[in-house]
Amino acid sequence: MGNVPRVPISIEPPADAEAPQRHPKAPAPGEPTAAHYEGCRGCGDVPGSLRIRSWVGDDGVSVHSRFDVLAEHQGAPGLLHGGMLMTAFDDALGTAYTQIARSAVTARLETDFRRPVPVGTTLWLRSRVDAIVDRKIFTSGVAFLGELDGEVAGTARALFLKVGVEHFLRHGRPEDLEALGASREVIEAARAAR
Ligand SMILES: CCCCCCCC/C=C\CCCCCCCC(=O)SCCNC(=O)CCNC(=O)[C@H](O)C(C)(C)COP(=O)(O)OP(=O)(O)OC[C@H]1O[C@@H](n2cnc3c(N)ncnc32)[C@H](O)[C@@H]1OP(=O)(O)O
Repeated sequence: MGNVPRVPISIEPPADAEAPQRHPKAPAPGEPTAAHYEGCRGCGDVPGSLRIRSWVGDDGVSVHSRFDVLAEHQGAPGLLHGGMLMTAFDDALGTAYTQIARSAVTARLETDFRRPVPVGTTLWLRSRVDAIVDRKIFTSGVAFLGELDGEVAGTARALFLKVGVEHFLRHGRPEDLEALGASREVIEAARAAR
């Protein structure tokens, strides 16, 4: 195996993990969620984006999301590409955690593909944070065909790890930080640090 890393550990949250609390500044139930980044391929208004839209669920913690499956999302003829469904889950589960915590990145994402998803389908996803333990945010979600609580097309679990702004300063392109509203000083510092 050489230098290949070991397969990561399970993302099952511990049984005694703390229950997630809604962030006081998060949108109210039924309201659209705040976009996390306008350049995002999942929910941003950019070429190639899946243009996913999300709303806060009735409980104020979960999120439901809409993804209209178009011809440009095909893998097999007439059917949604599996990686596109994973992108949708990554975005929806990431949006769920932003109701509760600040920036975090996907460390692990597991998806089960239960039913084929034909082009022309509207997929509805329900996502939630199951537990937060220190930096770890455990999330899960379900994708339904046609309507919320319709036939299950797929299920997913993801582990997000909280990171600070320095993650994006260190690894991202400084110019992209402008889109996040970072100050000129922060952008120049990021540029100088590269
Ligand atoms: C002015 C700036 C403002 C910024 C504003 C922010 C806006 C954005 C906000 C919100 C977005 C919401 C929407 C998101 C939607 C899309 C999300 C994506 O697509 S994210 C891109 C894809 N993901 C990556 O690129 C990560 C790449 N990976 C990494 O950078 C690192 O691996 C990282 C940060 C995930 C972990 O590295 P470590 O060095 O910090 O932590 P270690 O020590 O490795 O792990 C800590 C613990 O986590 C476990 N762990 C780590 N990875 C694991 C894994 N894959 N599976 C299971 N456990 C894992 C480890 O075993 C360890 O556990 P033990 O503390 O020992 O219990």
